[in-house]
Amino acid sequence: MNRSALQMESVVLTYPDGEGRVTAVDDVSLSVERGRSLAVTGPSGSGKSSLLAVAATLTTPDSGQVWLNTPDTRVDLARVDRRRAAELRRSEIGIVFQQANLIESLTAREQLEAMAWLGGRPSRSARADVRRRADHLLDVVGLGHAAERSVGALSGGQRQRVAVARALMGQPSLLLADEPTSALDSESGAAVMDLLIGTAREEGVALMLITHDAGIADRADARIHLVDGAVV
Ligand SMILES: Nc1ncnc2c1ncn2[C@@H]1O[C@H](COP(=O)(O)OP(=O)(O)OP(=O)(O)O)[C@@H](O)[C@H]1O
Repeated sequence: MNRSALQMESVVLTYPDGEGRVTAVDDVSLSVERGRSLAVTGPSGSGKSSLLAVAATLTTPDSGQVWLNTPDTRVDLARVDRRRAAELRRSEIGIVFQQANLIESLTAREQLEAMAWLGGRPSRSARADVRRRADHLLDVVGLGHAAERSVGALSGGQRQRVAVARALMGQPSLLLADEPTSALDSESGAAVMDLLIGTAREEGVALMLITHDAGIADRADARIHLVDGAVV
């Protein structure tokens, strides 16, 4: 199996801009191996979120290849249809955004279990497995004691930890995080970052994370810096 879970080759993404087009991602190539982390830094408007959106199948690039290598398959994310993209986001690609976007009325455990229900109602034995995995991941993110608390009652840092656990529920090959700590104070932000990087290592997941904090980027295994959409 290819060790790189994500391989981008010569990716270009442009957006319409008045009469012309603006180049948001300019010929970017990168790869991230399982269990490793890649930090993407760069000033505001340098294309970080656009690059992540391509890897997340939320945007189709103009050109280039975006290979996702999973234990079962190798697929070019730049060429999947919407339905397959949605399937991959449920099973192979976990995403953590700036805000945790949790369902307030659910408990932390239910929040994770709900992920497994997106693919259809699981059987009774599958439900037991889902609960075990949810509880395992809540332990991993240090919230084992809070499994039955409603997420509305959790702090910002705790909510972001639930979001990390939720993104890992489908046992993804690739975990993408877009400034996941920007809404947190620096102490809980650093804790969530260490958690993301550590969990990716332990669970064998490839992690690509966006940050404009150089200190956080230093914690990742590798780093690229974007300026005007290009790696410099
Ligand atoms: N939907 C869009 N339509 C048109 N232009 C866009 C769109 N999204 C982003 N852009 C432009 O693409 C470029 C890259 O934007 P992007 O949001 O990817 O940068 P970023 O590095 O993530 O910025 P920030 O750190 O501020 O979030 C910018 O010039 C931006 O104005």
